[in-house]
Amino acid sequence: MGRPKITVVGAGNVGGTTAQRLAEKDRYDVVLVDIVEGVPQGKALDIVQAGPVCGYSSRVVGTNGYEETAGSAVAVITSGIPRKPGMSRDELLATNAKIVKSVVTELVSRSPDVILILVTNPLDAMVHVARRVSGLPKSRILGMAGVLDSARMRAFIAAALDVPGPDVQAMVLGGHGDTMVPLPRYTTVKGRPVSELMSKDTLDGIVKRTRDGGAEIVGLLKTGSAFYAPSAAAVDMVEAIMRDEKRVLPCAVLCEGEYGLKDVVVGVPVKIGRSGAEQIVEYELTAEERAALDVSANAVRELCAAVDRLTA
Ligand SMILES: NC(=O)C1=CN([C@@H]2O[C@H](COP(=O)(O)OP(=O)(O)OC[C@H]3O[C@@H](n4cnc5c(N)ncnc54)[C@H](O)[C@@H]3O)[C@@H](O)[C@H]2O)C=CC1
Ligand SMILES: O=C([O-])CC(=O)C(=O)O
Repeated sequence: MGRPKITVVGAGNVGGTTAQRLAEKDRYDVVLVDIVEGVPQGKALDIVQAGPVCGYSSRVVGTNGYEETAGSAVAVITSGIPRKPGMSRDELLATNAKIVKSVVTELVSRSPDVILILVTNPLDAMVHVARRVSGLPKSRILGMAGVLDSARMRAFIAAALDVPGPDVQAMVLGGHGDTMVPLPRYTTVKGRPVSELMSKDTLDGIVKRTRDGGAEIVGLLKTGSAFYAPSAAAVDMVEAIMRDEKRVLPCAVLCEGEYGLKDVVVGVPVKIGRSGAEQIVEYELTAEERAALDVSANAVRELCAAVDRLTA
């Protein structure tokens, strides 16, 4: 039996790097799909040729069609346009909704058991679109944002305290936008609450920088957005699924009453295993944290209503 197949759609910055990171795990066959002729094929060849040096023998195939994707266990969807400086993620809605709609239809028709991980922005609305067009159960449609936003918060805290990044644990909930909800109360360094280790002003600054983390990188790169940390976060989710890890990661999934939220896709802590989003874990929130999550969920609702009108 071959290795499990992971498809990555979009062979741009996030998709190409995701395929590379997956190949480096040496556990999967990777299919890289893009509409631009030659690009997925060229990147796949390049990744395979790094194998002898890096010590992996993963099969990586680049293609402009979907035949090779048949039987995928997981598909990571990164196809779509990124924002430029001065733009919000929400401005990508109309263009990327069309792309995600067609990509999801193609994928699911050939891989009925697939678990989808959406990366394309605006993230929460794209999970909503994928849900609507795929008909897959909610446990098999996840959005990647919280792992990335939490990683940014962890990296800022690690730098401020001069400790290793992996020692810092953080949880960022809510939509992947200006209303995201970093939770300092659930942020620890080797088990110690971060509030004991730094001043409130420093922590407030880190929360703000986390919220603006994507825009900070867009402002620096000027031609696109972040991709090293986003691809790492997407691969972390793939691994949690494929290795049936049961880790609790912040992911964008459909809430049906959890956290008092009804019928809205938003970032919440989710137990991830081989079936996908196996359980939404309900952290105890203060009234203020819950109110912030409500505001964020309402912002996502508005965007989803807009995308429903656009793609009706
Ligand atoms: N959820 C998150 O936290 C993050 C989301 N993103 C989002 O991910 C998306 C991709 O970002 P990048 O890789 O930097 O962009 P990019 O422009 O480097 O790559 C996008 C790729 O998608 C391809 N594509 C477009 N339409 C397609 C279709 N119909 N089928 C297959 N491929 C298609 C393009 O040809 C291009 O190669 C953007 O929407 C960006 O905003 C990026 C970083 C983090
Ligand atoms: O900022 C962007 O547009 C890309 C993204 O979602 C992120 O890096 O958080």
